[in-house]
Amino acid sequence: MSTPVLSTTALTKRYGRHTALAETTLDIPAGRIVGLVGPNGAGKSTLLALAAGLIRPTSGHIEVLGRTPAADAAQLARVGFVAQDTPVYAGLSVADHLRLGEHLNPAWDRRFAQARIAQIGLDPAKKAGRLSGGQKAQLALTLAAAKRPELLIFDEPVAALDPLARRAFLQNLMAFVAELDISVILSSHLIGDVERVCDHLVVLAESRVQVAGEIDDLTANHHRIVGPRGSLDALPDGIHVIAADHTPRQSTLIVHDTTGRTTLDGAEPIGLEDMVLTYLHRAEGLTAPTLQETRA
Ligand SMILES: Nc1ncnc2c1ncn2[C@@H]1O[C@H](COP(=O)(O)OP(=O)(O)OP(=O)(O)O)[C@@H](O)[C@H]1O
Repeated sequence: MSTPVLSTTALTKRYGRHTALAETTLDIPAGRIVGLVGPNGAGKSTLLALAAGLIRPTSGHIEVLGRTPAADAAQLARVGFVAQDTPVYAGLSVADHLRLGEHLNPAWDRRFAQARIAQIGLDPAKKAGRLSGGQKAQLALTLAAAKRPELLIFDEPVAALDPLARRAFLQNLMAFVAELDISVILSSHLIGDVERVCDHLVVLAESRVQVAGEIDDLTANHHRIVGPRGSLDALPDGIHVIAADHTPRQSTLIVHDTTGRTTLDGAEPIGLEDMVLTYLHRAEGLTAPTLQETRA
């Protein structure tokens, strides 16, 4: 098996007495577009900053592409990181950014960068400060990809973009991944976007991973089951109840079939968004609204 793109064991980051990330153990295979979702303050940026080597763990272990993040110049060159708010230099032109990128990165792919800038339709002479939010995001994406990293990390790349710019950015991202054969980890609040572009999902809430895996497996193995009250009390081994709701006559469960192959009477699929929301509500100790809607 190839080296995981991100591997963590009991990874913990505290800021003073506040725990931003707690005891996180993850193994993410290479060659995926990974979506990291979770509410504000869940610890997404913290995990991404740890992976980029911008901050150090308080305890636990993290490896990116089999090595300690930012261990040396060679490791730094293997990872492209775009922080929140797509940082570009307002006073520099698009062409200046490409020259700077070339100067700073030994493996810089000039032809790729120029071709992408032309394809997006960016004027090389235009100052980055005069670009729209979408154009800045496209420039930051081009700069990160032209480094020819093995892993691209984006912290909420589309948060500030309108729906059309978001769609264009994500299409461009998918084209990069196919063309350059790289892994991507991106955080987002938009589950629809994650479902469209990602093949692997990590749900983070309350500083902890709630669920992680290939999106196809997760959607295939999470079900809603409705049955007479009491009929769902004894479930087969490997069926984990994520949320339960009971009326005097009926029970409704959201379950995760960790065996991946149990046949459950009355089970119906739930979509990715409902699945994510169920985990987020559970993390907050709330009842999932999806269950309320199915009440008789
Ligand atoms: N430098 C810091 N000093 C102190 N606390 C911090 C620092 N950075 C993050 N935190 C805290 O750690 C927690 C996790 O923050 P983080 O930015 O990782 O969350 P997030 O999931 O990325 O949130 P958002 O979706 O709002 O960007 C939050 O409670 C935040 O206030």
